[in-house]
Amino acid sequence: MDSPTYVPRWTPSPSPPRTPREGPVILGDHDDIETDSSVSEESVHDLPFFQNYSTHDGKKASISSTRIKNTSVPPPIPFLGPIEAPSLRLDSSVSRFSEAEQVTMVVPIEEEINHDYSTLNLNGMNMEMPQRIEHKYDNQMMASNGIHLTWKDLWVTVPDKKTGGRRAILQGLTGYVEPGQVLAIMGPSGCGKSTLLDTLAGRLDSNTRQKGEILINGRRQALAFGTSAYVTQDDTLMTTLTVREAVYYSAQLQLPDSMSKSEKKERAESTIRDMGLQEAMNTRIGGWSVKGLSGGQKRRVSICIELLTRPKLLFLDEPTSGLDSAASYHVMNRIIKIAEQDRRTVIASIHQPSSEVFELFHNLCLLSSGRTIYFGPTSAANEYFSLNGFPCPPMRNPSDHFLRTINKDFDSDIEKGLGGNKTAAEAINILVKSYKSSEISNLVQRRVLEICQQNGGSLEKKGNQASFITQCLVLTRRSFVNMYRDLGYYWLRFAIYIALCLCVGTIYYDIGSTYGSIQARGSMLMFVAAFLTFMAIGGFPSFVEDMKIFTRERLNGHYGVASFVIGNTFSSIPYLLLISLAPGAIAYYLVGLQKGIDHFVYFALMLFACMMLVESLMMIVASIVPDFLMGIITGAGIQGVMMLNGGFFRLPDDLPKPFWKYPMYYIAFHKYANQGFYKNEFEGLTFPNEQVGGPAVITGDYILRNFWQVELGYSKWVDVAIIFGMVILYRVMFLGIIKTAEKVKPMIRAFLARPTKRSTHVQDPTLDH
Ligand SMILES: Nc1ncnc2c1ncn2[C@@H]1O[C@H](COP(=O)(O)OP(=O)(O)OP(=O)(O)O)[C@@H](O)[C@H]1O
Repeated sequence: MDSPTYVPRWTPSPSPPRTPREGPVILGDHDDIETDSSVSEESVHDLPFFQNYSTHDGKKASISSTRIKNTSVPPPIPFLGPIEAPSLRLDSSVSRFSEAEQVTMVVPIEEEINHDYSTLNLNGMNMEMPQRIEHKYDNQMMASNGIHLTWKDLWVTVPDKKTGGRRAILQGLTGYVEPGQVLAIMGPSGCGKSTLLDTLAGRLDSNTRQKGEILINGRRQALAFGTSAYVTQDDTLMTTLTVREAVYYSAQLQLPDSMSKSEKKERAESTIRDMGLQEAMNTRIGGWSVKGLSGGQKRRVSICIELLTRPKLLFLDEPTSGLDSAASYHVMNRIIKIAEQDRRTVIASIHQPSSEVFELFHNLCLLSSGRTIYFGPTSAANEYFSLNGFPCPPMRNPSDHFLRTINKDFDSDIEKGLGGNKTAAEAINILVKSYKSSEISNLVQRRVLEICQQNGGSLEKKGNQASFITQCLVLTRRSFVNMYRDLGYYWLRFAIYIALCLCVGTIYYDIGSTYGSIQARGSMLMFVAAFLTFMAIGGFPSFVEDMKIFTRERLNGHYGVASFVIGNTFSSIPYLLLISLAPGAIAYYLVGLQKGIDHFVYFALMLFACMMLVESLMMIVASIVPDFLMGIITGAGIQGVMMLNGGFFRLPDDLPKPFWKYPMYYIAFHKYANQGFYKNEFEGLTFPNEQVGGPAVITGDYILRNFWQVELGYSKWVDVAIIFGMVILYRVMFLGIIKTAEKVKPMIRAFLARPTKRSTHVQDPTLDH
């Protein structure tokens, strides 16, 4: 049975003969299609739905038929959803199914020859279908809540320093992606692939402005925080964990409590195997200090983590970068299988797919300088280029050909000649114009409109996650392991604390109780309260790495901010206790501070509280200044100010009012640290008085009141309690800042993107209008 060849109306010239590789023809304008008079106008209008399913007019071996017993209205599009490409494609004769009572499916020679058939009832139509498809359609019907994502006339602009105006990086893009489909975004480097992904995922930078309509199931709905998963270009992973640990911890965080531990383990391991990482299961991911996985392996770990829950909407930014062609094929094949089986919606930007990988995608969005060169079925892109005068040379990978044709970055260096005597800039103009006036562009617009009119379900957050308690426990455990293995987090600091405390201990060795020891004790305690706690800043770079992982996981909805804060707080406690006890004991006992274990316990507890406080302060800094160098400078500056007006370098009564005394003196944690340490040390001691005319001995209380101007109206325990209170306050502030930023950022973006009366699009000057 030969399938008719359609020459779509948008075709500027008759279709040239095609090689078997070039594959199918798009079902073109439905006006060209013969229809039975009994078919309603409405049903004919449904035909453009079929544009994705096309004739495989290469070698045909077996033809399997599917009989429609009740011919009335053509089935809706989900029913004709993607059929495990490339195994089955609907023949173009499907366009006449309503008159012919027969839909023909063309099966390439190498696949799907023998099938069992069974009857399936869909929308009132009984169809005989191969078992495999029946299963797929059952899934489709059950998972009716798939995600249709549409975007219409999408513009994104950024400030242009040269002109002082704004530069468009996406220019009027329109497109869609449907459940069970994988859309590939391709184009030369810098054409706007990541920007398009970020825009669709609601993750644009704050300096960008966006115009146009992005709808999910025909509704305006916000993406992010658990409604979709996004694998970014950078692999932000916990470098100290092995592949197995990283994926398993993530499984414990994301999968519901109702799943048993062994099921979660099995899910994690099978996903690792799916990504071909079984050999590297026990290898640490590694980072700048320790070599671990290769770049391509890290890429696959990132994908693994996001595939664990089989998200309804998955964005992949260059999932195959760093992978060899075989690994790229297997990774993409797996992703496409998941999309098809579970009706997931996947959008992937991709750089240089091999022809095998390229053929896996259902649709292609080809961009150049933020403009659409082509949007439509992958299988028809080759023909589109041929028809516009840029045929793919034999034996060349079509995707290579497309990218070479439209890459104008090297126009001055390379020979002309891909499309006759045209430069890439000229080729781009031809293709952009041709696409705009093509029938395929009309079909895309119509499909977008149809999806929007369907007004499907609203987007739900990933339900069924691990409970809050489980997330806190898992995050505490994961963070504890990370802190243990990351030398920079605490161990390096521990070593330096030991060295510093030995220095303090030897400089102030056996301080005694002379009159001169009053000043020495005060200085030594001030050093502990100020500098030893200041050193807690040393863990900031590691914390910034944690924050990056948190941001990624948070945006993908793995857990909440509160779980992160709790996990980070509890995991750090053992290390901070160790650092305050061991080096603290060295300094305390070498110097010979007040005897009695209770005094030492207070000393270590205050040191511990101050270190926690500095870490909490640095968390706030990290939430505002995510760059670690700027963060360290900011944190050091804040602490420097606090140290200065903490009541040692300038006594409290001498601090200038109002600013330095009120409120700064009371905000600086050094005030409470100093006063707590002083009370702990001086209360109960007496010193010989060397001042002329005074009593023979002076008491600790006298020194506290008159030398150090300490407030004695409350006990030393209140000072330490205030510091613990500040720790809680700072951590709650961190939580509040993150939550507020999450709420306010989209509002600001929406405000900036609001339509104004005089809003005009920024045109690309390179485009020949
Ligand atoms: N927030 C921003 N501010 C300024 N310019 C931006 C911003 N985001 C993107 N751009 C610019 O927009 C253009 C497109 O960037 P984008 O990262 O989307 O390209 P891409 O196609 O993903 O590139 P690659 O394949 O190299 O990753 C680039 O020139 C980039 O510098």
